[in-house]
Amino acid sequence: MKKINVVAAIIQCGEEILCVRRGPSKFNYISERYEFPGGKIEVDETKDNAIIREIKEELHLDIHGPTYFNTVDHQYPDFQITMHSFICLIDHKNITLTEHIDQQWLKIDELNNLDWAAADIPIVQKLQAEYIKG
Ligand SMILES: Nc1nc2c([nH]c(=O)n2[C@@H]2O[C@H](COP(=O)(O)OP(=O)(O)OP(=O)(O)O)[C@@H](O)[C@H]2O)c(=O)[nH]1
Repeated sequence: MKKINVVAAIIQCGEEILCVRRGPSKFNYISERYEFPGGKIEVDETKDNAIIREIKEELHLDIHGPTYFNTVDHQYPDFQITMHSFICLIDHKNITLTEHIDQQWLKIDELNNLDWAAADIPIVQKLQAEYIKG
Protein backbone atom coordinates (compact mmCIF):
# COMPACT_ATOMS: atom_id res chain seq x y z
CA MET A 1 0.00 0.00 0.00
CA LYS A 2 1.34 3.41 -0.98
CA LYS A 3 2.24 5.69 1.96
CA ILE A 4 2.46 9.46 1.71
CA ASN A 5 3.67 12.12 4.13
CA VAL A 6 1.74 15.35 3.97
CA VAL A 7 1.82 18.72 5.72
CA ALA A 8 -1.34 20.79 6.16
CA ALA A 9 -1.70 24.42 7.24
CA ILE A 10 -4.41 25.60 9.61
CA ILE A 11 -4.28 29.20 8.48
CA GLN A 12 -5.84 31.52 11.02
CA CYS A 13 -6.77 35.15 10.49
CA GLY A 14 -8.42 36.61 13.57
CA GLU A 15 -11.12 34.11 14.57
CA GLU A 16 -11.38 32.50 11.15
CA ILE A 17 -9.70 29.51 9.59
CA LEU A 18 -9.10 28.88 5.91
CA CYS A 19 -10.77 25.79 4.45
CA VAL A 20 -10.16 24.93 0.80
CA ARG A 21 -11.98 22.57 -1.50
CA ARG A 22 -10.08 20.02 -3.56
CA GLY A 23 -11.11 19.64 -7.22
CA PRO A 24 -12.42 16.43 -8.78
CA SER A 25 -10.24 13.36 -8.15
CA LYS A 26 -10.29 9.79 -9.40
CA PHE A 27 -10.72 8.81 -5.73
CA ASN A 28 -14.30 9.69 -4.83
CA TYR A 29 -13.53 9.79 -1.09
CA ILE A 30 -11.30 12.87 -1.52
CA SER A 31 -12.92 14.33 -4.63
CA GLU A 32 -14.27 17.85 -4.00
CA ARG A 33 -13.81 17.46 -0.24
CA TYR A 34 -12.63 20.30 1.95
CA GLU A 35 -9.13 20.12 3.38
CA PHE A 36 -6.41 22.32 4.82
CA PRO A 37 -4.00 23.62 2.19
CA GLY A 38 -0.68 21.78 1.95
CA GLY A 39 0.81 18.81 0.17
CA LYS A 40 3.44 16.11 0.12
CA ILE A 41 6.77 16.55 1.89
CA GLU A 42 9.60 16.28 -0.62
CA VAL A 43 12.73 14.15 -0.09
CA ASP A 44 15.19 15.86 2.32
CA GLU A 45 12.72 18.65 3.08
CA THR A 46 11.83 19.67 6.65
CA LYS A 47 8.13 19.81 7.54
CA ASP A 48 8.41 23.54 8.19
CA ASN A 49 9.95 24.15 4.78
CA ALA A 50 7.36 21.92 3.12
CA ILE A 51 4.47 23.89 4.58
CA ILE A 52 6.01 27.25 3.68
CA ARG A 53 6.67 26.04 0.10
CA GLU A 54 3.23 24.46 -0.40
CA ILE A 55 1.35 27.54 0.83
CA LYS A 56 3.43 29.79 -1.40
CA GLU A 57 2.74 27.52 -4.42
CA GLU A 58 -0.94 26.87 -3.77
CA LEU A 59 -2.14 30.21 -2.38
CA HIS A 60 0.63 32.70 -3.27
CA LEU A 61 0.81 33.43 0.43
CA ASP A 62 3.82 33.81 2.75
CA ILE A 63 3.54 32.31 6.19
CA HIS A 64 6.09 32.55 8.95
CA GLY A 65 6.83 30.39 11.97
CA PRO A 66 4.38 27.50 11.57
CA THR A 67 3.49 25.97 14.97
CA TYR A 68 3.01 22.19 15.16
CA PHE A 69 -0.57 21.14 15.97
CA ASN A 70 -1.02 17.37 15.45
CA THR A 71 -0.31 14.31 13.33
CA VAL A 72 -3.01 12.13 11.80
CA ASP A 73 -2.50 8.64 10.39
CA HIS A 74 -5.31 7.65 8.11
CA GLN A 75 -5.89 4.68 5.84
CA TYR A 76 -7.78 5.49 2.65
CA PRO A 77 -8.88 2.62 0.41
CA ASP A 78 -5.96 3.20 -2.03
CA PHE A 79 -3.20 4.76 0.10
CA GLN A 80 -2.12 5.58 3.62
CA ILE A 81 -1.51 9.13 4.70
CA THR A 82 0.47 10.58 7.59
CA MET A 83 -0.48 14.22 7.85
CA HIS A 84 1.25 16.78 10.09
CA SER A 85 -0.74 19.94 10.71
CA PHE A 86 0.58 23.35 11.70
CA ILE A 87 -1.14 26.50 12.90
CA CYS A 88 -0.08 29.41 10.70
CA LEU A 89 -0.97 33.00 11.47
CA ILE A 90 -1.35 35.62 8.77
CA ASP A 91 -2.48 39.23 8.84
CA HIS A 92 -4.48 39.45 5.64
CA LYS A 93 -6.72 37.17 3.61
CA ASN A 94 -5.38 37.97 0.15
CA ILE A 95 -4.92 34.56 -1.36
CA THR A 96 -4.98 33.23 -4.89
CA LEU A 97 -6.40 29.75 -5.36
CA THR A 98 -4.20 27.97 -7.90
CA GLU A 99 -5.41 24.39 -7.37
CA HIS A 100 -8.52 24.46 -5.20
CA ILE A 101 -12.05 25.18 -6.37
CA ASP A 102 -13.38 27.06 -3.33
CA GLN A 103 -12.22 28.80 -0.17
CA GLN A 104 -14.17 29.41 3.02
CA TRP A 105 -13.08 31.35 6.07
CA LEU A 106 -14.94 29.82 9.01
CA LYS A 107 -15.00 30.15 12.76
CA ILE A 108 -14.01 27.00 14.64
CA ASP A 109 -17.60 26.19 15.62
CA GLU A 110 -18.67 26.43 11.95
CA LEU A 111 -16.15 23.90 10.63
CA ASN A 112 -18.65 21.02 10.84
CA ASN A 113 -20.68 22.61 8.07
CA LEU A 114 -18.22 21.34 5.45
CA ASP A 115 -17.70 17.95 3.82
CA TRP A 116 -14.12 17.23 4.95
CA ALA A 117 -11.67 14.60 3.70
CA ALA A 118 -11.75 11.87 6.36
CA ALA A 119 -8.11 12.42 7.40
CA ASP A 120 -9.00 16.00 8.38
CA ILE A 121 -11.74 15.10 10.86
CA PRO A 122 -9.33 14.56 13.80
CA ILE A 123 -7.83 18.00 13.14
CA VAL A 124 -11.27 19.62 13.13
CA GLN A 125 -12.20 17.75 16.32
CA LYS A 126 -9.02 18.80 18.12
CA LEU A 127 -9.52 22.42 17.09
CA GLN A 128 -13.07 22.31 18.43
CA ALA A 129 -12.09 20.56 21.68
CA GLU A 130 -9.39 23.15 22.39
CA TYR A 131 -11.71 26.00 21.45
CA ILE A 132 -14.40 24.77 23.89
CA LYS A 133 -11.80 24.39 26.66
CA GLY A 134 -10.71 27.95 25.92
N1 LIG B 1 -2.97 19.06 1.28
C1 LIG B 1 -3.81 18.28 1.94
N2 LIG B 1 -3.94 17.00 1.51
C2 LIG B 1 -4.79 16.24 2.20
C3 LIG B 1 -5.54 16.71 3.30
N3 LIG B 1 -6.33 15.70 3.76
C4 LIG B 1 -6.11 14.63 2.97
O1 LIG B 1 -6.65 13.54 3.06
N4 LIG B 1 -5.16 14.95 2.01
C5 LIG B 1 -4.68 14.05 0.98
O2 LIG B 1 -3.27 14.04 0.97
C6 LIG B 1 -2.77 14.01 -0.35
C7 LIG B 1 -1.93 15.27 -0.52
O3 LIG B 1 -1.52 15.36 -1.80
P1 LIG B 1 -1.46 16.72 -2.62
O4 LIG B 1 -1.98 16.39 -3.96
O5 LIG B 1 -2.11 17.85 -1.89
O6 LIG B 1 0.07 16.95 -2.60
P2 LIG B 1 0.96 17.81 -3.60
O7 LIG B 1 0.39 19.20 -3.65
O8 LIG B 1 2.36 17.62 -3.15
O9 LIG B 1 0.63 17.11 -4.97
P3 LIG B 1 1.39 16.63 -6.25
O10 LIG B 1 1.42 15.13 -6.12
O11 LIG B 1 0.47 17.06 -7.34
O12 LIG B 1 2.73 17.28 -6.25
C8 LIG B 1 -3.99 13.98 -1.26
O13 LIG B 1 -4.31 12.65 -1.57
C9 LIG B 1 -5.08 14.55 -0.37
O14 LIG B 1 -6.36 14.11 -0.71
C10 LIG B 1 -5.38 18.05 3.72
O15 LIG B 1 -5.98 18.54 4.67
N5 LIG B 1 -4.49 18.79 3.00
